[in-house]
Parts: sequence; structure tokens; C-alpha cells
Amino acid sequence: MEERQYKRTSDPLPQEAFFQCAAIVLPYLNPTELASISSTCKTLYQISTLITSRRTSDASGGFENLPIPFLNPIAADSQPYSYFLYTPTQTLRVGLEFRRPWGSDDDARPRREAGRADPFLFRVEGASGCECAGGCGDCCPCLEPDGFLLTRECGPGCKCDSGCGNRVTQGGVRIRLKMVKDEKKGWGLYAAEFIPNGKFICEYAGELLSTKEAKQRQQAYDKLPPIGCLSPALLVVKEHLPSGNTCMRINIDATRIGNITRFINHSCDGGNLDTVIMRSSGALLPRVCFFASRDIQENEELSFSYGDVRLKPNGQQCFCGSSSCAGILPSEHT
Ligand SMILES: C[S@@+](CC[C@H](N)C(=O)[O-])C[C@H]1O[C@@H](n2cnc3c(N)ncnc32)[C@H](O)[C@@H]1O
Repeated sequence: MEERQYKRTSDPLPQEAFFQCAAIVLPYLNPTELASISSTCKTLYQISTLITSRRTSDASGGFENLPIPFLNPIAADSQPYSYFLYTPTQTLRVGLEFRRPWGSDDDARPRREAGRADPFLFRVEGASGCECAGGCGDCCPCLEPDGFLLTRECGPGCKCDSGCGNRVTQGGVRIRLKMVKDEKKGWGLYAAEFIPNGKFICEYAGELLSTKEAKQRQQAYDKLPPIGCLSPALLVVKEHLPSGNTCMRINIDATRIGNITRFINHSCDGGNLDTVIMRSSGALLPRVCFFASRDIQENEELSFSYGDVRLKPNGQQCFCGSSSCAGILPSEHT
């Protein structure tokens, strides 16, 4: 028995086993690591190339209903942006060293088949929503439009199920989108089909932070070089009372874990998206969702206003190209 064990460990690894191990390990690497390992031998180069092409074909890595490809008209051989982990829903703080494979041959299909993750992080125990039988119609008490926009949906406290028509923001991306790289703004999210006014685009998913943590992170992000590996995507949404005082603040950081909305660039004219604070019956926390604020043509870039430039006058240069461009990007500094 001892002799057989000795023989096994001293055997050279067959090439097949090496190939299999590399295919398991390499999807955990970021583009810089992948590029450096791919230069060491032909086999690793081939596996890295395959992983990169799978990543390029779907920025969501199989977490959304439809693939969202990376297209780079500037450099055809460039790497997709993969310095973040994909989450289709809100999540709590993640550790710095948290890694997940992306680009292996079997990650996308099982994720789609596994179904949609629960969009609600916390529920209100005992909360009751609607009791509509046979689907929610116009009389559903959860429907509470704020002008043209819906700001309330059915939720975990309701009797209706996930097929209810008053849960449009809970099923993930249902329109064709793509990621396109711009020389000055970096990656951006684009419509890959016509999107009518009012259509739900996607939830802003990422780490939910306390205001103290958000301020600390924003200070750290402000020190990053404008063109570096990591592009910051910390969104702060505030709700105001009629008096103008802030009554609620949501901090969502999609820098290290987020979804495709982390790629939406800023436009000084407000862009073509509405940011909606969506509440659901029985859900403790609201979610931030994007809707088309007008008809959006195929190949048009999706954008919204990051905020008021007066908050931070020495921000990064803005290249939104709108007639009302203030010349600098807004950045939260309070
Ligand atoms: C939330 S990320 C958006 C995605 C980013 N373009 C990327 O490649 O990852 C925010 C960053 O995008 C860039 N950006 C967004 N809007 C821009 C604009 N109008 N002009 C210049 N850069 C912009 C800035 O570098 C900003 O820090």
C-alpha cells in the first residue's frame, strides 16, 4: 500500500490532468493575472483565450436572462472589464479577497437554469400585502403610481406569486443591452434594441453600505487614478421631504460586486433614465431601479445624472457631450 502511494505522487502529471486543473483555476483570475499566466505556456494561453472570449460574450456571466456582450470598437483584442463580481440583486458587504469563477465552460447555463435570486434582502415579519386572487389588476392596493412612474410593487408580504404583473422590476433584465467601450469614458451600457419610454431597464445592484462606510469608500475612490483598473461605482440616492430635508439615503456600492448598471455613464443633461426608489409590500428595504425616461433607440448609450457638480468642483473631466455639459463629473463628498 505504502509503495503504491509513493509511486502515484512521483508520477508526472499527465497533460490532460494539467489542462483540467488549469481550466478550473484560471476563471478565478482577473485580466491582469490571466494575461501574465497565459504568457507562460501554450496550453495556458489557449485556456486563457477561451475564458476571455466567454467573459466577452456575457458581462453578467449567466446571471441575467439575456447575455450582455462586451464590444470594443477601439481595440478588438482588449479584455472585458472583470474587476468585479456579478450580483443581480442587492447584497451585503463582501470581503476584499472574495473571488468567484467567471468564464469557465459550465458557469452560465446552470446560473440561468437555477432561476432568479430573491430580490429582497430583508423581509418584514408578519407584514401583509395584497390578497389579490388570480393575478393583480388595476385594483391591487400595492399599485401606487407617483405620476407616470410606479414606485410600489407587490412583494414578499403579498398573496400573489412571482408571475404577478405588478413585479416588473423583480425579474431581472428583459431587454437586449450591450457594453461598448469609449476612449474617454471607458465602458458604457448601450441599448441593443429599441426601448420604449417607461420600460424597466434594471435594478442598481451592489453592496448596501452604511453612510459612514460609504463616505470612507468614496474618499478612497477619489484618490484612484482616473484611468485605472478599478472604476468606482458608488451610488448615493436620497429621498427628500417637501421641506427639502433629506429623509432617507441609500448607499449602494457596485465597485467590487454589482451588476451591469455599474457601467452606466453620467450625462449632465440627465440622460435617458429615471432613477426610481422602488418599495415592495413586506420588504424592509427599498431598491433603486432604472426606467427609460423617453424612447431610446437601438445603439444609443444609456445614461443618467450622477448628481450635482457643485458638490465637488474639482472632479474628473466630463465627456458626456451634452449641450449642458458642466465639464466635470459630479462626486458625492458629504
Ligand atoms: C460607474 S463607472 C461607469 C463605468 C465606467 N465607464 C467603466 O468603464 O467602468 C463611473 C466612471 O466612469 C467614467 N465616466 C462616467 N461618465 C463619464 C463621463 N460623462 N465623462 C467621463 N467619464 C465618465 C468615470 O471614470 C467614472 O469614474
